[in-house]
Amino acid sequence: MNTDKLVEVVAGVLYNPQGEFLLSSRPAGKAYAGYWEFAGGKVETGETYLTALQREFKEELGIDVIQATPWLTKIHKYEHAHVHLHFYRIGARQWRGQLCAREQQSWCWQQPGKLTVTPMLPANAPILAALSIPTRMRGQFNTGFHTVSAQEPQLKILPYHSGIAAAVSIYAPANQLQYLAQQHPIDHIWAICSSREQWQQAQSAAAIIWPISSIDDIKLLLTLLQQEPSSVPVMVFQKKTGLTTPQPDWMNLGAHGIIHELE
Ligand SMILES: Nc1nc2c([nH]c(=O)n2[C@H]2C[C@H](O)[C@@H](COP(=O)(O)OP(=O)(O)OP(=O)(O)O)O2)c(=O)[nH]1
Repeated sequence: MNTDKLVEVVAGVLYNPQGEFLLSSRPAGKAYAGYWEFAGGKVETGETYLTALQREFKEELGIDVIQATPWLTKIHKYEHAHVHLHFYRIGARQWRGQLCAREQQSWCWQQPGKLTVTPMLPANAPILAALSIPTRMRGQFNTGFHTVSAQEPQLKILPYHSGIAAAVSIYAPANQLQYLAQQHPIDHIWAICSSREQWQQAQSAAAIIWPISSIDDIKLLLTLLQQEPSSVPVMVFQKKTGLTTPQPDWMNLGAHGIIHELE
């Protein structure tokens, strides 16, 4: 196989009503057989990402995916293939049917941040970490943000200051990322972005925070989500401004979650 050619792959993070997500094991005969992954596979000629996802879930697990939300993308080079992964989230109400393993694979429900199965496909480690980031947070820019709902992973993130404990998740402007990565673990740094350049710089951070205080912020974020889908979760920070423009449905457009500013 020519491993230089980029192969388009879709994978779905399928949820049940308890907020758990599905992992399946790769069947015998495939590369990385026995490793755990999100169900999915290669996009075939003429398919959209959604139709490919629907076909794969039907073939592998016998269920119907009604809708799916674009989430993260990632490029990864394996020995056997160079893949462009497109991860989608499929909410509990966005699929129907009875799960059954149609390819002699195993499957199991997992809770974010509490994996009980191993090994994972190598490209998936940051994707699994991203699932532990809550989708609703709130707080103030100067003091930090925290999870809103008891049903979601509990997380607090604080503005960076020197000497802050390495285990704390912090946020700082994207252009300080390189410097801060020498002081603090990169997988605990969230990057604040408001330009294309910063968006690109932030692709090695744990997450992006995109503050919205003007129509231009909305327009640019819409463009970036469409043209340069992120490989790290994007949190839309809705600032308390006089902005009267209705906000797009960010969660359906590729954002991971929303941060609401408190007075
Ligand atoms: N399905 C899936 N594939 C993933 C994930 N993460 C990841 O790196 N991959 C990689 C592994 C493979 O190299 C590639 C998917 O190709 P595949 O061989 O499983 O695709 P397929 O089901 O269409 O297989 P086939 O018909 O060619 O046998 O993407 C993931 O979470 N799910």
